[in-house]
This record gives sequence, structure tokens and C-alpha cells, in this order.
Amino acid sequence: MINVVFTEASTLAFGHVTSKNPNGATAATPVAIQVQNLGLSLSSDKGEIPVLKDCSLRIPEGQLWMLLGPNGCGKSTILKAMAGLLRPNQGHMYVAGPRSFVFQNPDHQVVMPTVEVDVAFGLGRFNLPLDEVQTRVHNALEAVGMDEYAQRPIQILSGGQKQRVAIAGALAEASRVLLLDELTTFLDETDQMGVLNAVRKVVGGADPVTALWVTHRLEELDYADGAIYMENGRVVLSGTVEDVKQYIQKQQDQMHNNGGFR
Ligand SMILES: Nc1ncnc2c1ncn2[C@@H]1O[C@H](COP(=O)(O)OP(=O)(O)OP(=O)(O)O)[C@@H](O)[C@H]1O
Repeated sequence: MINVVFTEASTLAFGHVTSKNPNGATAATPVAIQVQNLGLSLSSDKGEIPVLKDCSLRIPEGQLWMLLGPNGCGKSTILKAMAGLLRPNQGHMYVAGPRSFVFQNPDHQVVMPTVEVDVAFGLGRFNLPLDEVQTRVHNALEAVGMDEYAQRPIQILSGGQKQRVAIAGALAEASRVLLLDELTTFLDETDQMGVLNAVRKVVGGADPVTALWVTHRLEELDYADGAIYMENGRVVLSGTVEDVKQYIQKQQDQMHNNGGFR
């Protein structure tokens, strides 16, 4: 039986989720994402596999949080559930809207001939006046540091610049929550920093945008306001960056002592 409720954050009690307040959050900070006891199964040739098990977490509005964990632990799956791309079969979830999912490979998302046309593309369904579209496109490109590229053909952009165009598309649609799936995995350091700084800037801007950023790159944790660590389909830690760093360090030390650290 499907038992998932998308509900208003204020109706849920989440006392046990974070052990310490992450940077800048107080008990009164509004919540952008809350997940409680979420379960999700996917079908495979071996039948239904439980991919998410009893996951709970809470992310305050206007913050950048990172989601880490070993390959296959369920990071992309929980992100897709938050985006509404996958349907959980247990638990409760609230994600503020509008929300946007940005994929690892920007070529799946940035498809129009030029930068400004691509950012404007998603606005087509809102039937906005032309000057409103132009203002939104300009503001969104400025927010991610790509306004000088407005007229450029998409195909000459680097991977990181395309990621920033995809994020601008989400901002133009007034997205309040950005769900960002391993954007920097295949980027060089310059592109990685371009995307990280762009996300950091929009999260810290006047309108409260919240971002959840899946990554394997530990150095990116320094840009985050809070972090979540998953293992084997479960959220094992959700709190401060320092907590998660210490947890990862302990895991690495243990593996090293057992002679198994790669
Ligand atoms: N469509 C699917 N059908 C069946 N199983 C799937 C499907 N998609 C993912 N899985 C399985 O679900 C588990 C979690 O996958 P997911 O992609 O969420 O992990 P991840 O933590 O994002 O991994 P990575 O860091 O490698 O990207 C894995 O065991 C994966 O094989």
C-alpha cells in the first residue's frame, strides 16, 4: 500500500533528526525540506529492492546542504523522490516549491541553441509578457555569473558553464529548492569552483533559495551549511559539516586499520 504524505512542514514533528543546529539555523528558521521515515523500493530482475529505508532529515530554508555516502547508498534516489521523480512507499515528505532537479550531465537538460533561449525555454508554459521573461532570464543568468554569455551558443560552453545555465533555468522559474545531483563529478577545478560559487551565491541571496547538493568530493563540504551522510539506504547522520567530516574520518580510519582502505 502506498503510504506517503506530502504535507506542510509545520504539521510534522522532527525532534530527533538533527542533534545540533547547523550554521545559522535556529529553532525558528523555516524548513525547506523535511523527510520522515521515508522508504522506497525499486523493482529489479530480483524483484522489489528496498533502496531507501526509514530515512529522516530536515533542511532549513536558505541553506546549502551536502549529501554524501558510498556508491549505491541511495543519494540520487532520495533526491529524485524529493523532486517527485520517484514515488516512495513509506513515510512523510515536505519539499518547498517550486523545486528543480539538476542532473549530473547538463547535456540532458540544456538543449536549446543559445544560453538565453535555454533559460527562457522553461518559462514558455507560464505565458508571461516578453519583458518579464527578459528580466527573469537576465536576473537568473546574473545570479550564476553567466550574464555575459547570454547570446553564446550552448555547444561552446564548458560542462560547468552548462550546469550554471541549467541552474539559471531553475532560478528563472522562481525555484525555491534546487536538488543538485553530483554536478561537479566530471568537472575540472575551475568549472567545479564556478558551479560551487554560483550555488553558494544564489543560496546566500535576498530570496531564500535552498540547495541540496549530492557529492563525492569531500573538499566541497567547506561550502556547506550542513550535511547528511547515507549508508546502505539509510540516513546515518544529518547535522553539521564538522559532524559529517568526523564521521567520514572515523570510517576511513577504521577501513585503514582493517587494511581495506582504498
Ligand atoms: N531504476 C532502478 N531499478 C532498480 N534499482 C535501482 C534503480 N536505480 C538505482 N537502483 C539501485 O538503488 C541503489 C541506490 O542507487 P542510487 O543511484 O540512489 O545510489 P547513489 O548513492 O546515488 O550512488 P552513486 O554515488 O554511485 O551515484 C543502488 O543499489 C542501485 O543499484
